[in-house]
Amino acid sequence: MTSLTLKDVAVGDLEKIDLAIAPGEIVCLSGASGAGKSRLLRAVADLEPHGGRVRLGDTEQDSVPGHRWRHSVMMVPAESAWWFDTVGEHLEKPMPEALRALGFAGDVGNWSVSRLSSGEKQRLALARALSREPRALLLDEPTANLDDKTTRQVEAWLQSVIRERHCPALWVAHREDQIQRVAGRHFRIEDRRLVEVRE
Ligand SMILES: Nc1ncnc2c1ncn2[C@@H]1O[C@H](COP(=O)(O)OP(=O)(O)OP(=O)(O)O)[C@@H](O)[C@H]1O
Repeated sequence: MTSLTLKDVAVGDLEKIDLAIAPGEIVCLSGASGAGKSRLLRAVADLEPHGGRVRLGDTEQDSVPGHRWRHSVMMVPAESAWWFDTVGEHLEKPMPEALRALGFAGDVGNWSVSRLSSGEKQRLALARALSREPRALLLDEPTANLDDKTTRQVEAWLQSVIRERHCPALWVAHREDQIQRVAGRHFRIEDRRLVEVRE
């Protein structure tokens, strides 16, 4: 079981970001549009130049090649890219239970990517990420394109997977009701720093 630790991280306008996320813990991140939430996730995923240190357990981010780091510390961006023709080709292994929990029928693996709605893409991008068995998750507004009922379904699935797999998770969220439901802790970006919000 591994924690995800940020020490003195600086990216864009943000500086002196310290955060430790425990195994199986969901930390929600909020802040105004343009505050730097996505850039912080991208820095943790080693997709953007940044200062400071990021560690997964005892492994320093800069001690492993970027692609290997991102296989362990997996970012699911708000808008996902798809490169094969069918959904199934994107999954590293079959995920029948996950796909059912996310509201898909058994034949979704044969679906053409070109037919997917934005909400279907968003849910399938989560299944795709989890099929690679990451050890930490960076979720950028994972339910932004979903209606309320589907949002609840996806939240419940993510919470159970994160708990079962002991993944530390950093989850960008805007809606207060969602943060109340899923967050172990909640931080908001204010004046270029992380401030813990305690309800
Ligand atoms: N590669 C880059 N170089 C310079 N500035 C950038 C780069 N990427 C993003 N920015 C700027 O950094 C700021 C933070 O962007 P970011 O995408 O992290 O915002 P955000 O908090 O996720 O916003 P939103 O809630 O609107 O998605 C924005 O002003 C954006 O224009």
